[in-house]
Amino acid sequence: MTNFQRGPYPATRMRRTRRHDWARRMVAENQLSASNLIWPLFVFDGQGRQRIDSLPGVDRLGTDQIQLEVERAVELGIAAIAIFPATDPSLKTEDAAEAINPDNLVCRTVRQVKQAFGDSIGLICDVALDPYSSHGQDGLVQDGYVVNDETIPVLQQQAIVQAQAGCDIIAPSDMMDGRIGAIRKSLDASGFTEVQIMSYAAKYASAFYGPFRDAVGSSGNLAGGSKATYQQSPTQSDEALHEVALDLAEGADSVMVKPGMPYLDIVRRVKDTFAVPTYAYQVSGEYAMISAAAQNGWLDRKACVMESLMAFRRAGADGVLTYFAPEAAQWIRESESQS
Ligand SMILES: NCc1[nH]cc(CCC(=O)O)c1CC(=O)O
Ligand SMILES: [Mg+2]
Repeated sequence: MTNFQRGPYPATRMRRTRRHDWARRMVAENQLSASNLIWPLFVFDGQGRQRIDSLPGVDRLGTDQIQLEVERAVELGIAAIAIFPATDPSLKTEDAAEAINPDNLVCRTVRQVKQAFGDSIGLICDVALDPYSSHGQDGLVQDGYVVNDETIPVLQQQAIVQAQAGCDIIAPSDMMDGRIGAIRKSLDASGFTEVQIMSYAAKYASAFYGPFRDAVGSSGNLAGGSKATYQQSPTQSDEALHEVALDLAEGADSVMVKPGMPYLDIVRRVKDTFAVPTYAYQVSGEYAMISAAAQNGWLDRKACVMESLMAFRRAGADGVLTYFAPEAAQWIRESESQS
């Protein structure tokens, strides 16, 4: 804002531009469209759907269901989907070897979706070991500590098998130091120069991930263990800028702040400082809060979802990963056809 001042009341009446719906739309500074939405989906090895108690309305999807849901996403104009696996517990090991199996659930799902939908929607895959490790940590564990440098080659290989399957955007969510540069190097060396990296650059050690861990079945494995030695402390703000700067220097195409609503200050600082494509993740706990309150009749689901998504846009996010994506896209469509 400049130091320009409007004349005082009564010459200026701020309410004039708020009087009618058309007038409010005319002055709207921020917009939300389906292109701003990324939909995270959980898959399992089987058919049908599995309910997730802590994420009411979000199901794990079997092979037959993923097809239907992606079709819906494409039809609604959602930009991209992010695929997360609920790995069979028998496949979880100390070294998370299933993460680099070219025929693991994520890779099979990516192949299936790519074959059916081609480039009509973007496919994002997480790079981190937690859906595959018996300890539920994102990296390898040695003497009770999540080790950085030993984890990186596994993450590189995980990125390669996902790119080979047809993933468009590799999204490392593990918060190891140096993994963006290492993954970029491996992708390029394997001929995947066009595969993007969306870095979970400023990811906080948050209690709001609880329902996600139920969804991928890692909460039991983690068993109260903490990710505080690699994810950022909620006390940190400047540090997030340092994290983002490093990931951009290492070759990230876009960056993410996570969680979302409690960290909108970080979204704004990142966007203002770097002016790169910036995403925010409205995480599982945020979904659960709004859903639970709405189920109780305490909040209006649609109004609160749309307000929360606009808040991300206002804070500077180019897009939002949200479990509300298909509902929100549908509501956006309905409001456009009405006006
Ligand atoms: N590294 C895995 C990962 N990728 C996305 C989420 C959380 C997403 C959500 O809560 O919706 C997590 C959980 C975690 O770091 O423990
Ligand atoms: Mg980092």
